[in-house]
Amino acid sequence: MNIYEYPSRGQYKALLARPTLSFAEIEMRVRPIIDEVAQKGDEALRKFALDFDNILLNDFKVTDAELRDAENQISVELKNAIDQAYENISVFHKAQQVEEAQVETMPGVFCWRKSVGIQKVGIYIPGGSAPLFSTVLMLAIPAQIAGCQQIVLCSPSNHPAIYYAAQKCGITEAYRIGGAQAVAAMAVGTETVPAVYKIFGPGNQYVTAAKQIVSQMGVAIDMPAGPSEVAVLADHRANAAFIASDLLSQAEHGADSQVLLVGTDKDIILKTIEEVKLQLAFLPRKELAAKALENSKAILVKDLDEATYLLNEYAAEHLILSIENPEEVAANIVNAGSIFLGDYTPESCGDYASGTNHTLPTNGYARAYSGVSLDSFVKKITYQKISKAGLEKLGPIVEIMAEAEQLDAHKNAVTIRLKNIKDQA
Ligand SMILES: NC(=O)c1ccc[n+]([C@@H]2O[C@H](COP(=O)([O-])OP(=O)(O)OC[C@H]3O[C@@H](n4cnc5c(N)ncnc54)[C@H](O)[C@@H]3O)[C@@H](O)[C@H]2O)c1
Ligand SMILES: N[C@H](CO)Cc1c[nH]c[nH+]1
Ligand SMILES: [Zn+2]
Repeated sequence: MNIYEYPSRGQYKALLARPTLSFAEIEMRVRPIIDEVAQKGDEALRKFALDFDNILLNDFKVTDAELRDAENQISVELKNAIDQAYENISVFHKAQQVEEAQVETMPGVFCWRKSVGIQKVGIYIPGGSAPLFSTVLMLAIPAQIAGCQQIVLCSPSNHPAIYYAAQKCGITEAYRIGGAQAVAAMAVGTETVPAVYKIFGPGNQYVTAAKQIVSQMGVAIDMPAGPSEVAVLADHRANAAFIASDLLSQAEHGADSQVLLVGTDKDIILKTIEEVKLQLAFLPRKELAAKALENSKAILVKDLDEATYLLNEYAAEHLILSIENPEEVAANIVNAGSIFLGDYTPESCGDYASGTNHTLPTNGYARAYSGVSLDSFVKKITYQKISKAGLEKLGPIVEIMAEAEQLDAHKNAVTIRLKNIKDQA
């Protein structure tokens, strides 16, 4: 992890670049996969499972028995932990349900809006290098609360904890397929996998690019949620061992992850880098984490204001504020997926069980996108009802506007009714 001391603002763009391939490079690899799934359906899914995941699949639909038996294949401790995480995530996402008021914009003109669950959703659960069953909770719980009728799960992993969580969250069907081909299958449908209206979920660069590509083909997506990243802001009093553990927690996701340490004090940066080396040696995924650390940076800045500027430029997926008064800096952060305040709020609590959603925008997309929430799984339909008296008030306004836009049929839809009201009087 290289140290950069007091870089100028002009250097930030290059300094804060992500290590991921460009979209154009990934697209070249992923588009042919999507095209082949669209043309050859299940046959292509079998071929890519063999090519990329080294599994020979006849049937990739997970059976009811596999889903049911999963509970018996995980430890009681893990089952209890998943159950508690389920509760916390449910509580947080249920609190996002809001009943909106019906308003009378003019006398007799009533307007209101209602959230309706998207009927068919697809959730992608990463499973290439680790079986991320926590992602099942993060996606299927809000889908369940939103009232989505069909929840299709795809994952290259058949870890029983994925299936236990799937059962618990009301998944309607699961398929053991991964990568861009799974995204393509849920977008276009195959003989076995149904097409859905919106695809959710994090994944590696192939999965993320596939979601972006299919979003141009008429299916909605949540957001680009690619290789994990974390930025930590530390001051002189921060705990170097804590910060190092946070940096490593995201570095271990994959070689293309990136972690950023921003410090207002050189000593804390040096100590943290030493701690990273110490802790890294004990990690089973040290090779992956070490590669991610090669893409990572430690940046010394003059004060918290400069740190805030830099962090808003970076727009981290996760931002940890390991500083004396984290609320003060948090108030000025406008670009981040999820913020963790204080020394005792490790990012991994948000990954698993505190309640917030871990499916978050990466690669700077936090500038414009939010992470997954209940809102992601609903559409908001607007309604209106106008009384005769209301139309008598509103109608003439619409007539004038329609005439000015030279759209006579629009005007007539009002005029014909106003005449009818007059005739009845
Ligand atoms: N942003 C978020 O919210 C978030 C949350 C969780 C995880 N993640 C990220 O998800 C990712 C999980 O990655 P993963 O790889 O372990 O699992 P994954 O399930 O995303 O991807 C595995 C699939 O990639 C495909 N693949 C592998 N090599 C390929 C190649 N050369 N060409 C085409 N396809 C190929 C395979 O089909 C395989 O099934 C990590 O980068 C992690 O950081 C992000
Ligand atoms: N940190 C990931 C989001 O970038 C989520 C996750 C799942 N399991 C562990 N971590
Ligand atoms: Zn994580």
